Amino acid sequence: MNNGQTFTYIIVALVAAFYYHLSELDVNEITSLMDIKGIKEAKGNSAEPLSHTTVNTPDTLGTLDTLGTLDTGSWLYGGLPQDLGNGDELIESRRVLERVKVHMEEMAEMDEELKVNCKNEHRSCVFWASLGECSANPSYMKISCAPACQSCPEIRFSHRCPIPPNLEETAAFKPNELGVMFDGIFEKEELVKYKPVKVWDSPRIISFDEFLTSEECDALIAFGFDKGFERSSDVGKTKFTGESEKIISNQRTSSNAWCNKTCEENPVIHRIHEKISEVSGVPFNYSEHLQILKYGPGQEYKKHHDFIQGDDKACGPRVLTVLLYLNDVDEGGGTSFPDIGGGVEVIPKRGKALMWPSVLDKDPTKMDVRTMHQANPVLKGVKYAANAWLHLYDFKTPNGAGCTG
Ligand SMILES: O=C(O)CCC(=O)C(=O)O
Ligand SMILES: [Fe+2]
Repeated sequence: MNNGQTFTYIIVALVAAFYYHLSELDVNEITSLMDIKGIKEAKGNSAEPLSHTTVNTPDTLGTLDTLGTLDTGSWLYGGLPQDLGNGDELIESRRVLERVKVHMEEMAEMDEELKVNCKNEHRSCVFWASLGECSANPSYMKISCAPACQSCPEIRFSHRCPIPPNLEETAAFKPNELGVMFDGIFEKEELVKYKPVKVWDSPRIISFDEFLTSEECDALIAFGFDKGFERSSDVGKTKFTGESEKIISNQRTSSNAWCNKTCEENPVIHRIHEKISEVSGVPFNYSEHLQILKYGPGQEYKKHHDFIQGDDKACGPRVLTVLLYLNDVDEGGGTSFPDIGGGVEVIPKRGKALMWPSVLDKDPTKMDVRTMHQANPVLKGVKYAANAWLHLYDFKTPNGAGCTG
């Protein structure tokens, strides 16, 4: 079909939908036809991991709920399709739509809260489902395309993500072990090479003045550019599904990129994770993906805390931050802890790492309010850094199942 024919098809379909009151199914069907090109482009993103701040979903500009309400603003999103796909794809999409319709009718009889929260958050959901994405990529699909995957009852966080039994036995730190770990750093001969320096005693803050090699710093910066730096967001409200909303604010004006699975599997990057485990004693699996940061002149992250509550999550709270400085900053860009002493500032230096706890030594499930901190504005030049956030329990396994928020 050429562009002209495609356009004619769409106009006819729209007119038909409006004037002949096509059934919900027909309207959806037209939408899925229109989506095919957009889907193929966005699909790559859908395999991305979900986490508090690593949510990287396909574009959600277009919203279609399967009860038939169509966000007309989404019709032209992505441009008009050039290629409406092959016959098999259409037949399978139609089959999925039949199943979705039945599922949503059943849902309407179930509890109201579930029904309201069960939505296809991307207009390509049905098409992805017809390609088998519900089983290939369940962590995204079963939540964000729940009607298409007929998984509405599974979206409730407590249902999807039960806390494993005996979780406490796997804690990275039992009460008082965090302090033991920090103090032990200065007693270990094998850690002298990282040049540990006590920045503060209580709460404990340590810098490792020679932690990363130049090769490791460069690899992280390069991965940042490779993945693409995007405007940073803060962690917002927790949704019904247990996912966290992303908030763009003036509080945090940097940009960042996530060092996800492909980046993490790179041997140079893997070595960085091994070093972090070596000094902290926290296994690799307990770490979020590294978040690579880029601050231009004037950019900053105002006073905040890295702690994320973890009572209802298999990964538990964030317990430690290891901040990696990847370059020397011309001016500004220090990390300050305004509530400690008269205020403590650490100056970025290429290869240096800074480690501090987000939780209390005596109870590593509770926030240590003293470690509020801020990234001061860069005054001259650019600042590159990376965050490693370590959790009390295994993060990678629940993250793979879309259970870390
Ligand atoms: O860039 C810095 O100095 C600190 C960054 C930070 O605190 C964060 O990203 O949570
Ligand atoms: Fe922070």
